[in-house]
Amino acid sequence: MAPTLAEPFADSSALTEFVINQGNGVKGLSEMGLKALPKQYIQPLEERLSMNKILDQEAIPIIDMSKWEDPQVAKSICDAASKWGFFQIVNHDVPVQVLENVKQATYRFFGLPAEEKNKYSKEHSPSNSVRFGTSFSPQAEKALEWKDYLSLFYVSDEEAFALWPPACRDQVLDYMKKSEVVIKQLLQVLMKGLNVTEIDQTKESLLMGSMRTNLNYYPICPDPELTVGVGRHSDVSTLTMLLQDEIGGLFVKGNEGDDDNWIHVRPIKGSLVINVGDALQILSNRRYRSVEHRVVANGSKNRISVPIFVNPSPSNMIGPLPELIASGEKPIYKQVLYSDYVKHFFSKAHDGKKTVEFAQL
Ligand SMILES: O=C(O)CCC(=O)C(=O)O
Ligand SMILES: [Fe+2]
Repeated sequence: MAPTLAEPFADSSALTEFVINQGNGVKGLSEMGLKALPKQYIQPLEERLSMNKILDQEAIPIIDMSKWEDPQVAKSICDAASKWGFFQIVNHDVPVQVLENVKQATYRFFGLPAEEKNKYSKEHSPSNSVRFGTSFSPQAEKALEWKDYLSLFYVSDEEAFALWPPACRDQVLDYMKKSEVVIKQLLQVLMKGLNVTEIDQTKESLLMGSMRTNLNYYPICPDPELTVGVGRHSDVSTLTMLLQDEIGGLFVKGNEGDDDNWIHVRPIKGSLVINVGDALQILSNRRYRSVEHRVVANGSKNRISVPIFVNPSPSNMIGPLPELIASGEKPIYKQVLYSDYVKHFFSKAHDGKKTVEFAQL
């Protein structure tokens, strides 16, 4: 029987078939004009963000990168990475046009017919470097998240030309390359803050040995209060550089003790959001902190975001940097293989900051 609006799916497997197997995603669900949220997306109460947990008056730091080498600016970057784990940068070296182009490319990709996008799904993609999907880890989640994504792992230009979707390939490559300059500036400053002044090849591999760019699409949701765009998590990266549009909806955990308070990351035109990931928390022996964040669903507007996850190489062992231990610090983390760490992250639903326990001594 054809889906109707009142009872669009006969059962759970019909929804899975439409959303996951046929590649319609939540965008397809949203565009059917559903009146109610399918039950698979209803999150337990404790995973939804209630208004009384939002700190309206707070904001994460905003840092002007035009004088990034100035000791004052460098200090504000290191302070933000230790205290907040999150900040926004303005006057950085990524041209506004490059950002606009990648946003357009994101809309172009998600605007393709489901059959086209589905060529890049887990079942059909010719390579693990390219993955179109929905939610976070649908096999591992009790409740699904209201998000579709395309994930692009960078191996080489040649591979990207051969495998990435032409609808967004060139714009993502350009965004990634232009961002690298800024990422290097930030990592240099952050390392100096740990008294690590030389970034040799080994260190460069640990800090930025691999990169993954995601295109995220959060379509209009029929019942946004009942679900999430992305559940509470910290990233597994060293640093994440995120481009968001003007819609808003990203919330970061406040830095006041263990309180369950959340701060909105207000969209600023031309800015990029930077956050510390678990890998940098581990490498810095928790001097820099990866902080929980989440995305709420929106009842009236589609939202996109484009994070670049700057990661160690999958084959790197990560643990507190030898320089920190040599200066007498007690290590908090053991050495773990980065690809094992990432596998652990994806083997479970989003669960706040629990992933880092994998490396705890
Ligand atoms: O869309 C956003 O603003 C954040 C997404 C996010 O946290 C992630 O992809 O890890
Ligand atoms: Fe994230």
